[in-house]
Amino acid sequence: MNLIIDVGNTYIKIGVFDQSKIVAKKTIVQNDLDQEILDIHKKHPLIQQAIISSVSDLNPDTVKQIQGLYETLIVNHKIAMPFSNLYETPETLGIDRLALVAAAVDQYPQKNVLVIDAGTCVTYDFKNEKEEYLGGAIAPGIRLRYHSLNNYTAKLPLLEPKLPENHIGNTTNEAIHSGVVQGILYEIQGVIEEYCNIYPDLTVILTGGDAHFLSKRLKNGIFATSNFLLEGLNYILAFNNSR
Ligand SMILES: Nc1ncnc2c1ncn2[C@@H]1O[C@H](COP(=O)(O)OP(=O)(O)O)[C@@H](O)[C@H]1O
Ligand SMILES: CC(C)(COP(=O)(O)O)[C@@H](O)C(=O)NCCC(=O)O
Ligand SMILES: [K+]
Repeated sequence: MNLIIDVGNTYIKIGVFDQSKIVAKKTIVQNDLDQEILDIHKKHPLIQQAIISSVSDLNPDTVKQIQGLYETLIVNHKIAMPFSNLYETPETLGIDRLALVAAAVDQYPQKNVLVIDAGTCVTYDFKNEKEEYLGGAIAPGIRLRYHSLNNYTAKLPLLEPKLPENHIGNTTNEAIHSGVVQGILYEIQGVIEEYCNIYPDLTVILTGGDAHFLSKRLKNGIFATSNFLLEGLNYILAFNNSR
C-alpha cells in the first residue's frame, strides 16, 4: 500500500492506495499533518511506500518523519516521468502540474487531454496523443479572486463563494458573485473552446477543491473528478518502481 501526499497552497490532500485503488482520503491543513501521519500509520500498517509532492513549504522535520516510516519518493524535476516535458522552463514547473499530467497519461493514453485544476490557482495543463506535455495556463482561483477584490479596493466586501443568480448582478454581492464565479466559468469554457478548435477530440478533466462547485454550471462531457492529482502521484510511484 502507498501513502500519497499532495501539498497544495491551501490544503494538503492525503490518500492511501492499495495498488491503483484509493482506500482512504483526507484534506487537512499543514498544522495537522504530523498527527495525521501517525494516525494513518496506525490505521494502515500495510503501507510500505510514500510519495510527496509539494508546491508549498513543507516542514523538513515532517519530511524526515515520513522518511523514517516509509521508503519515500519526493517528486522533483529530475525524477522519471511517463511523458516528455516540452515546458521551456521545466525546473520552474509546478510539481502538482507534473502529477496531473501523469494521471492524464495513465488514464487517457494516446489522447489529447486538457486538465483543469481549480484550487488556489486554476491551472490548465495539456498533453497530446504523443504523450508530450506542452504547458497551459495559470490563473487565480475562486478564493483568490474574492480575496483580491476585497484586498485591493476600499468598498468591496469579502464574500463566501456562491453560484450567481443571474449574469446581470443587481446588487454589490450579486455583481461580485457574477464577476468571480461566472467569470471563471466563462474563462474555463473559453479555454476549452480554444483547445477544441485545434484538438476536436479533446478530453477535458476538471479537478481540485472547487471542481465540484464549478461543475454544476459546466456542460456535460467534462469529467469532474476529485482524486486526479493523488492518482497521478500514485502512478508516478508505480512508474518509478518499475524502472
Ligand atoms: N475553508 C476553506 N478555506 C479555504 N479554501 C476553501 C475552503 N473551503 C473550500 N475552499 C476552496 O478550496 C480551494 C482550494 O482547493 P485545493 O484543490 O485544495 O487547493 P490547493 O491544491 O491549491 O491547496 C480554494 O480555492 C477554495 O475555493
Ligand atoms: C501554479 C501553482 C501555484 C498552482 O498551485 P495550486 O493552485 O495547486 O496550489 C503551482 O503549480 C506552482 O507553484 N507552479 C510553479 C510555476 C509553473 O507551474 O510554471
Ligand atoms: K491548481
